[in-house]
Amino acid sequence: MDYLSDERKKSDFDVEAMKVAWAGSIQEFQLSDRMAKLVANDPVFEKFTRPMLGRKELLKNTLRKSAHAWKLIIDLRLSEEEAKWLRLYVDEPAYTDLHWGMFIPAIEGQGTEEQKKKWLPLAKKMQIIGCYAQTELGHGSNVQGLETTATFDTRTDEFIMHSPTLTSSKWWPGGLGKLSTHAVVYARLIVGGQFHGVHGFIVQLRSLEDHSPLPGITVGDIGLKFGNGAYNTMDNGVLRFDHVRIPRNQMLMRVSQVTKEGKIMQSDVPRQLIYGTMVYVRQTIVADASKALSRAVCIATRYSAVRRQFGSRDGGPETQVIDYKTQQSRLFPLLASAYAFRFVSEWLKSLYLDVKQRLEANEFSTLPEAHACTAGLKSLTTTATADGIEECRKLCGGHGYLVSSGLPELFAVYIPACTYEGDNVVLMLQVARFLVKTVSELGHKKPVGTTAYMGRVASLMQKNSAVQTAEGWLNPGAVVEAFESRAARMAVRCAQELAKFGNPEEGFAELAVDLVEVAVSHCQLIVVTKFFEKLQQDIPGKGVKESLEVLCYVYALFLLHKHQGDFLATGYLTPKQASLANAQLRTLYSKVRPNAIALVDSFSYTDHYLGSILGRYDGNVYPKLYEAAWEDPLNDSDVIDGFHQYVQPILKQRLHSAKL
Ligand SMILES: CC/C=C\C/C=C\C/C=C\C/C=C\C/C=C\C/C=C/C(=O)SCCNC(=O)CCNC(=O)[C@H](O)C(C)(C)COP(=O)(O)OP(=O)(O)OC[C@H]1O[C@@H](n2cnc3c(N)ncnc32)[C@H](O)[C@@H]1OP(=O)(O)O
Ligand SMILES: Cc1cc2nc3c(=O)[nH]c(=O)nc-3n(C[C@H](O)[C@H](O)[C@H](O)COP(=O)(O)OP(=O)(O)OC[C@H]3O[C@@H](n4cnc5c(N)ncnc54)[C@H](O)[C@@H]3O)c2cc1C
Repeated sequence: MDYLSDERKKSDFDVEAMKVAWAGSIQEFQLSDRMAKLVANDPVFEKFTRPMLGRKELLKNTLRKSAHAWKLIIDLRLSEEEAKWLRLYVDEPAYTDLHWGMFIPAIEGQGTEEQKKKWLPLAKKMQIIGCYAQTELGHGSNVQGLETTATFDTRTDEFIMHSPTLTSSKWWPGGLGKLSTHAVVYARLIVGGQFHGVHGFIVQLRSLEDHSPLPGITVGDIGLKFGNGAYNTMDNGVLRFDHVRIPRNQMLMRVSQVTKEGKIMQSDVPRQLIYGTMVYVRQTIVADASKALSRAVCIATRYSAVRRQFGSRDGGPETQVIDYKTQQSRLFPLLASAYAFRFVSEWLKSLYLDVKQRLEANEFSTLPEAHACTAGLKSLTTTATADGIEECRKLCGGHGYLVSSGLPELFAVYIPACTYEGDNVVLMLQVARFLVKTVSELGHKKPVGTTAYMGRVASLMQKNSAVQTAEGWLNPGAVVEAFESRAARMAVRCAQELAKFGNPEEGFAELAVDLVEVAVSHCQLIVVTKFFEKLQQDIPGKGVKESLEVLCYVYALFLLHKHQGDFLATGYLTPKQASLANAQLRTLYSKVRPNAIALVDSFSYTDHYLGSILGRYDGNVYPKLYEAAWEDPLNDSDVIDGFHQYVQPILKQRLHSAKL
C-alpha cells in the first residue's frame, strides 16, 4: 500500500523527467539507477545493524563490503564512473574512498609521466592500497607548518623520512590506520641543509607479504570518532617515521625535481599545484553535499506528509505537519538548497575539468579562481548541509532522534565535512583573500569569471533595487542584481577598512569576521547565479522547468530574507522591499507544497540508500517503526540481563523498608 499516493497525485510536473534533470543527463540517470538497484538488491550491502556493531566487527563488516564491491567491479567489468556510483550507494565510508579519491589523484596531479606509469597501474588494480597523509597532530590547516622531514642523502640517492617531534606524527589520514600499504606523505623537503617547501612523497608503509609495518614505521588507528557506526567504518590513522629511507624517484616531481647531485630544479608548474588534490576533492565534496542534504530532505518531507498533529474537525483527520507554514518555511528552503547545490556542483565540475585540461597543457591562469570557487563552495555547502541535516531531524520531531530514522547516522557521518579538506572558516578566508586581491586590482585588471560583476562595481554601488511589488521579485535580473550589489558593496567596504591599516596582514587578521561574511555573500551569489543559468538551458519534461524556477526563487529569496541585515545595511534594499521578498516567499511555499513529495521522489533514492523508516517510499511509517522496536536486542527477552543482579536488590530493599 502506498500511503503517499494521494500526495504523488497532487504534483503537476513529470517526475521521470525531473529525475533526469537532477541526474544531469539520461545517461547519468540510467547509470546511477543501475548501480543503486544493484546495491539495494544485494544482501551483502545490508546496513541496518551497523550502529549496533562494536568497532572491530564494524570495520570487518566494511572490509567485507568493500571486497564484495571490488568483486562486482571486476566481475561485471564496471567502468570507473560506475564503480564510483556503486561505492556511493554502498554508503559506508571505507579506506577505498581515500585510495580512489585522494591517493590516485595525488599521483595523477603531482607525479611525472614516469611516476604515473609506474604507480597508477598498481594502484588501479588495487595491488597496492594508498592514502593521503598530510595532516599531523600539530598542524592541519597550516600546511606550510608541517614538521615531517624528507632529507635528501646524495650518497645513497635516497630521502630520509623522519618524524622529529610528537606533533609531527601524521594524524587523521583515512585508510592509514589499518589498511594502506602506501601513502602519499607530505613533508618538508630538505636538501643540502636547506628547507625547500612541503612536497609529496610516495612511501611504502606495510609489507605486501604479511601487511606488517616496515622497519622504522609506527602506524595505527587514532580511535573512536563521533557517533555509533557513522565514520567509525574508516581507519583514520597515526604514523611516525624513524629515519625511513625511500628512493629519490618517490618524491612526486611534477612541480620540483631533485637531481641525483642534490640540485633543485623548478618546473614552470606553480608551487600551488601541490595543493591540487585538495582542489579536486573539494569539488567532489560540493556534489556530495547535495546528495547528503537531499537524503535528509527526502526523509523529512515524506515523514512530514505522513505525520499529523492537531486540527481535526468533526472527527476528521488531523493536519499533516507539512501543511504548517512554519514547517514549510524550515523544510522548503532546504529542499531548494539541495537542488541549488546539485546544479552548482554540476557547474563546478565543468570548471574543474576545464582547469585540469589547462593544467595538463601547462596553462595556469585559471587556478586561483578554481581554488577560490572550490574552497568557498565546499565551505558554503557543507556548512548548510550539516545544519540542514540537523534541522531535518528536528522537523521529524521525536522520531527523528531514532537511529532508524536514518538521520542521526547521516548527521554523524556528514559533519566532519565542515572540517576535512579544509576547515570551513579557513577556506572562507582564502576566498576573502582572493576577493580583496580582485578589488585591489580593479584599476588595471578586468575581473573575469565569478568575479566579473566586480567590474561593474561603480554602478552596483549606486543603483538601488527597483522592486515595487512582491511579484517584482520574480525576476532573475532583480534577484541577481541584489546579490551582486550586496557582495560588491560588502567587499568594497571591507577593502576601504583594510586600507586604513598600515600593515595589510594586520588589517586582514583584525577584520577576519567581516571578511568571512564578504566571502559567504560572494559564494551565495555564485550559487544563485548558477541556478538561474541552469534555467536558461533546455530542460525537457512537462512542468519541470517551472518547478525548478519556483525552487530557484525559494533559494534566493530565503537567503535574502535570512541575510536581510546585509541587504539593508548596504543600502541596496529598503525595509519595504525586504518585506515584499518575504511575502513572495510565502506565496512560493504554497506553490512548492503540492509538488513536495514528487520533488523528493525525483532524487530517485532507493529505500536502501535512504536507510530510513521515516523516509520510506511507501510512507508506511508506524507499523515499520513498531516492528523495528521489537528487533532491538534489548527486546530479546522480557527481563534484561543485569536486572536480577543490580535492580532487583534495590526493589527488594524498597519493599523491605516500605514494610517497616
Ligand atoms: C563515497 C565515495 C565514493 C567515491 C570516492 C570518490 C571521491 C571522493 C573523494 C574523496 C573522499 C572525500 C572525502 C573523504 C573524507 C575525508 C578526506 C579528507 C582528507 C583531508 O582532509 S586531506 C587534508 C586537507 N587539508 C586541508 O585542506 C588543509 C587546509 N589548508 C590549506 O589548504 C592551505 O594550506 C591554506 C589554508 C590555503 C594555507 O594558506 P597559506 O596562504 O598559508 O598557503 P601558502 O602560502 O602555502 O599559499 C598561498 C597561495 O597559494 C594559494 N593556494 C592555497 N591553496 C591553494 C590551492 N588548493 N590551489 C591553488 N592555490 C592555492 C593561495 O590562494 C595563495 O595564493 P596567492 O599567493 O595569494 O596568489
Ligand atoms: C573525519 C576526518 C577525516 C580526515 N581525513 C584526512 C585525510 O585523509 N588526510 C589528511 O591529511 N587529513 C585528514 N583530515 C584532517 C583534516 O584535513 C584537518 O583536520 C582539517 O584540515 C582542519 O585542520 P585542523 O584539524 O588543523 O584544524 P585547526 O586549524 O586546528 O582548527 C581549529 C580551529 O582553529 C580555527 N583556525 C585555524 N586557523 C585559522 C586561521 N588562520 N584563522 C582563523 N581561524 C583559524 C579553525 O576555524 C577552527 O575553528 C581528516 C579530518 C577529519 C575530521
